[in-house]
Parts: sequence; C-alpha cells; structure tokens
Amino acid sequence: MTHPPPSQLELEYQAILQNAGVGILFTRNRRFEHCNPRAAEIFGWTPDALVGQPGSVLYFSEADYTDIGRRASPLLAAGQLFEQERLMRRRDGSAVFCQLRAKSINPHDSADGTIWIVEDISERKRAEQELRLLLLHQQAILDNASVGILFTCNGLIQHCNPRFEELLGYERGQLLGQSAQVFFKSADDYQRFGAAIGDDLAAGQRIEIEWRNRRIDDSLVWMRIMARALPQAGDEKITIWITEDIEQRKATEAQLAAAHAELQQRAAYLTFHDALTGLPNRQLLQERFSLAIAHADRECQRVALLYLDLDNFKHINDTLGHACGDALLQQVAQQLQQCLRQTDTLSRQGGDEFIALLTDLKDNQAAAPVLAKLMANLEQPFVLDGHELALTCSIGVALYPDDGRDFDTLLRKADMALYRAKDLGRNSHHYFNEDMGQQAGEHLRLRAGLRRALEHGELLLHYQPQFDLRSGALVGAEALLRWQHPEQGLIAPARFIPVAEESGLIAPIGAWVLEEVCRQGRAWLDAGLPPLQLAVNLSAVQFKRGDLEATVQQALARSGLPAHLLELELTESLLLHNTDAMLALVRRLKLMGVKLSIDDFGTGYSSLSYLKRFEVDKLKIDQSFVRDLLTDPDDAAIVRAIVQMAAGLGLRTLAEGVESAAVAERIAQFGCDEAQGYHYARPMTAPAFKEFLQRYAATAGLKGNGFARHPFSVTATDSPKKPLDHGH
Ligand SMILES: Nc1nc2c(ncn2[C@@H]2O[C@@H]3COP(=O)(O)O[C@H]4[C@@H](O)[C@H](n5cnc6c(=O)[nH]c(N)nc65)O[C@@H]4COP(=O)(O)O[C@H]3[C@H]2O)c(=O)[nH]1
Repeated sequence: MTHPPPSQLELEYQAILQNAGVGILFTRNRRFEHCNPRAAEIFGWTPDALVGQPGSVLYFSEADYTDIGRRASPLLAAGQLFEQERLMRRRDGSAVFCQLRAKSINPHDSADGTIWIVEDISERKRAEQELRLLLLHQQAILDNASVGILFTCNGLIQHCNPRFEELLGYERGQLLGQSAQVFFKSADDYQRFGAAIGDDLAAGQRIEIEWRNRRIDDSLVWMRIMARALPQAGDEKITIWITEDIEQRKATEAQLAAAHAELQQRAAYLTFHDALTGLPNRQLLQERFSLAIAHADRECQRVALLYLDLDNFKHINDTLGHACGDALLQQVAQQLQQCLRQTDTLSRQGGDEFIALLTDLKDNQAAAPVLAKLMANLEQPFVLDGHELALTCSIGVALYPDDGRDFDTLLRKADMALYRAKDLGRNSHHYFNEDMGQQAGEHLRLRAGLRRALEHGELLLHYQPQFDLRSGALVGAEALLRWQHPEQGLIAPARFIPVAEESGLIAPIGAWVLEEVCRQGRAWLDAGLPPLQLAVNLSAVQFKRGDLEATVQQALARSGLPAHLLELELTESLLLHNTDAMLALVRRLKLMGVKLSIDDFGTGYSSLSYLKRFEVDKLKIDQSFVRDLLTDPDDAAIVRAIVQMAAGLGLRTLAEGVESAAVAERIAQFGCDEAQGYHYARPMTAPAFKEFLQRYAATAGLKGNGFARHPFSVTATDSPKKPLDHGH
C-alpha cells in the first residue's frame, strides 16, 4: 500500500477539519492550539480568536473547568475516551449543551495534547426536556382524572390510571400485563363486547358504549366506555379506553323505569277501575254490559241494571270526615260484592253511587231476591273508627230488553227509578216504569245541564241593593245566582241549588260566585263607586266540605277587594252543627276580616249562644215574617223581638222581602237597621246595578230623605208579569 505525499495528507486533513459537521478542538497545556470552524461556531468564536485561549473560556466558572479536568484526566491518561454531555459557555455568555468526546493524542505524553470532538446537542436536549414535561403532564392527567383511563396493546393492559383500578377494585399496578378480559363477566361477554365495537374500532371511529363489567370481587358495575384505536404503525393495536362508573345513574334509571311501568300499570288499571274501591268503572261496566246482553239474547234471558245510592251518606261524610267516608265506601263495596254472583258486575260511579249489572236472569222477577239481599246486607252494622253505622240504600232498577236496549238508556231509566225510590222515602227500591213523572227527568236534566252551565259560563249574578233605614243610604247588595239556560231562559236558584248541593257541584259553583262577587266589587270600586258591602250566600254543603277558607282567601287576594266589604251569609241550621272544626273555620274567616250574617233568621232553631260564639255581625230577618208584618200581629211581634234581641247582642238587623213603603216604615220604627226588597229594587244584572247606583247617588244626593220616600221606593217592578229580575 502506497501512502500519498505528506502535503496531500495535510490537505485532506485540512479538508476534514474545515468541513466536519462536528466541532474539533486540539488542546495542549490546557489551551486551544487548533480548532475547526464548526468548533468556533458552536461557541460563538472565530477560529483565530479561539486559538490560544485557555480551555476555561468555554466554562461558566473555574470550578466547572476544574471539575471536567478532574473527571477527564484519569481517562485521558489511560488512553481511554472521555465522554460527557455538558452545559458550556459561549463567547457571549449564553449556554450551549454539548456532547464532548476527548482523547489524548499520545497517552504516554500529555504534552502532545488532547483532541476534543464537540457536538451541539441543545436542540436534542430541548426536545428531550419537552418530552419529559409532556410525559409529566400526561401522568398528572392520568393520576388525577375522575374517569378511568386505560391503554391496551393487542388486548393486553399496558397502562391504566388509579381511577380505573379503583373502579374495579384492583391494587395499583395489579392489572398491568393482564388481558382486558379480566374486567368482563366472562369470555363470552368479552367476545360479545368485541363483536359490538370491533368493526367501528378498527375503522378508527370513536366508540361509546355502556357495558356491565366485573370488579375484582366479582360484583358488577355499569360503565360508560369510550374507546378509540390509536393510529399506530405496525401490528400493535393500541387502544385508549375512557371509562366512567354509571352504576348510580343506571340504578336511578332502573328505578324510574320501574316507577314508570308501575304508573302505566296503574293508569291502565284506573282506565277500567275505580281508584277507591277497585271496582270496575263505568267503562268496564259498559263492556261487560255489551257481553251480557249478547249472551242474554242468545239464551232468551234478561239483564238488570241496578242504580244504588246510599241514603244519607253525605251526612256521614260530613260528620265523620272524608277519610271515614272513604273507608266506609270500601267496606260497602265489599259487602255489596258478596251479594252478587261471579258473572254479575258491581261498579262504582263515584260518590256513594254504585251500579250492579245482573246477568243470566230468567225473567223480570229474577232480580228481586238480589235486591232484597243487597238492602238487607247493608243494614248489617259497619264498624268504623269505633263507630257502629247501619246504612240503608235506595235502588232504581231498569231491565233489558224491556226498558231499553242500550246502556245509556237503561242507566238513565235506572237513575229515574232511583229518584223515585228516594222520593218514596229512601231505603227502598223501585223498578222503572214508563209513566214515571217528569220530576226525575227534570232532576237529571238539571244535573247534567248544571255541569255544562259552569263550564260554558251560563251562570251569572244579579245584585239586589240593601239600604240603611235611618239614612236611606245604599249600603250594600246581595249577590244572587242565576242560570241563563240556553233553552229554558233564566232559571232561579231555588230550582237548581238543591240539585247542585246534591251532586256536589255546589263547591265549584260557590267558588265561582265568590270569585265573581269579589272581582265585581273591586271593579266597582275602581270605577269610582262608593264602597258597598257585598253579601254572598253560602250553602251548608259548601261550608262543611271543600276548602271554603282557601276559596275565600283566594277570591279576596286575586281581586284585591277589601275583606270587610265581603259578607258571607250562613243559615241558622248550619251553625247548629256547632262542632269545634266549624267554630275554628268561622273564626279563621272572621280573622280574615270578612263579615258574617245569618240568612233567613227566625226560621231555624234560634239560639243566642251560637250567635255570640260565631261572632256574627248581622241577622237577616226572614221575609216570611216581614211580608205579613202589617196584618199578622204574631209576625210583627217576632220581628220586633228579633230586632231587640239583636240590638242587645250588638248585632245589626236587615229585613228581607220589604215590598211596600208601609212595611219599610214599620220595620224602621222597630229599630231595624237595614232593608232589602222589591219596594226598593229587584235583583238586577251588574251593569244595571251600576247604573242604578249612579242614578241613586245623583238623586239621593238631591233629595237625601229617608226610606219611606226613597227616590227608588216604588219602582213599579212588582208586577207578576215581570221577568225574574230587573236589568236582564
Ligand atoms: N217575594 C220577594 N222576594 C224577594 C224580595 N226581595 C228579594 N227577594 C228574593 O228573596 C231571595 C233572597 O235571597 P235568600 O234569602 O238569600 O235566598 C236565596 C239563597 O238561599 C239561594 N241563593 C241565591 N244565590 C245563591 C248563591 O250564590 N249561592 C247559594 N248557596 N245560594 C244562593 O237562593 C235563594 C233564592 O234566591 P232568589 O230566587 O234570588 O231570591 C232572592 C230574592 O230575589 C221581595 O221583596 N219579595
């Protein structure tokens, strides 16, 4: 092998030094003897400037320099390679991370110097640092995440965070390296899971699924799992799983679903049954009726519909309370059911009304023993809350096919028969017959019509003015209910209030009256009319059940009518139910500020003690005493006595039904405070009343004289041909 001439070698050597991508430095006696351009560039020097400098210029301190000397010397002396990564100083004082490799040129003689190969590794170090930080952040996320995070590689658990282990009850690190199958219920379940998500996962999609997984103690936990395969070169299939414990949510969902199912079941049940007694309702009864008549037609038999109503049940309800009433109805339902055959149907219509459908009757007489049995069974005492109660009932009977062929006709006829039975003194039964009077029919029509009247706004109020007998001033008005029937015209309360009371409709009707009176009173005040006391009739039924207190409160609150302008008219008989509850209710009403008067006073069992106890404000003397006052000395004596007694108790009196000036004069002489009657004005519509009031104010202001020559004293309204009231 031939060697190139030295000059050539030197040239090549120079070329290597000049072009090398690494820095090359030669030191001798700890000074730079020679360096290539890259070395100078790394440290921010020019080669000329760097050559001759002590090695320490590349270090931040003497100590630093000494340190490297101490580390390198032994290796260099032994002819070995010294290697180190080190932060070094550039000429401008900035730092540069270098990879140093050094070797003695001649280990036997250090005087020959050392060669240093230097690489600028700052960039690599920064990248490493960034990576390290990134990993730190990632770890922090994994450690602190509230969701379980898991990485699998080809189905093996590669990494998971503490939350995931905690979710499944594992110790830290216990899951690593295991197959993901460990947290599935079984190998099959794992397969199913794979089948459910495998394709989407492979397609790179984000999976979201809810699955029931297995904890270490074999208990199961509902998890929401989000998964995605990480883009990865090669065969490794790395998947990230983010899991959440949704056990609580699932439990709540399950509870909700169960509650919903139960509700649906209940709703379905209630579609065909009565909630209180569990008996079939009208709809189911109707279906059974259809089946029964089809069967009866085939067998040439009869079917009977029995409309049964408990006598005086309302009284029991009122005295013992609704809860007792309900319990009693349940017992009654059982008792009645026992009297019937399997093929018969007992149904509750609401309230205390039941309907029995009797099937397989050979003839029209075949229902008789059942009727007798039903009535006899009810007379057996029921025990409720320690009270022994004997009940009676009235029953109306209609027969298929004689009385009708369809359900509604038969039911209507059974109802008519029931009313006839009640008319005949209750505790009896009655079969429908064609010539049953109009009465039952009218009653039924009224009942159905009233419901519609309330819904369709057919009810209205008329107002009858009330005057102070001493000053002649118009001081108040009584609100009187009317029913504007679409066919029959204006119907008086005497005709429909008893029906409303019997059917329970009086509660919503009474509430409407209170609302309307308060609203109207407020409107008149707002229109600048003087304040008037507005009296409202309360039915005993309304007083004893329902939520009268709330109704009154609401009517006052909604309208903004001052409470003292509202007067509630009670009847004497109502106060005889002198119970603590009644007393408390009246007290609460009085505390609201409303006034109380006793209507039709003198017709009941007047008792002074209850007048005091109930803190009544006014007595309204019944018109039957007032009407014949001038001709009947007894009536005159009664009126005078009532007025005197009331004065003694500090109560005001109002004479009702004052039809003439002479009567007005006489009651004034007796000391009666107020009067109301056709002599002054008939009841009239609200607009007519307003006009009346305005006219009254104008004329009374001029004349200002008393009751007898009252500006409106004879209004020529007493003609019997006149309609029910004025102003309509
Ligand atoms: N012969 C004669 N009658 C006169 C005279 N002045 C007034 N009247 C009539 O006497 C009745 C007085 O009302 P009431 O004793 O509270 O008797 C009322 C009251 O008990 C009841 N009622 C009226 N409106 C309501 C209501 O909103 N709720 C309730 N629960 N009952 C009401 O209906 C009853 C009858 O009311 P209406 O037919 O309006 O009959 C009214 C009225 O039109 C007169 O000078 N001569």
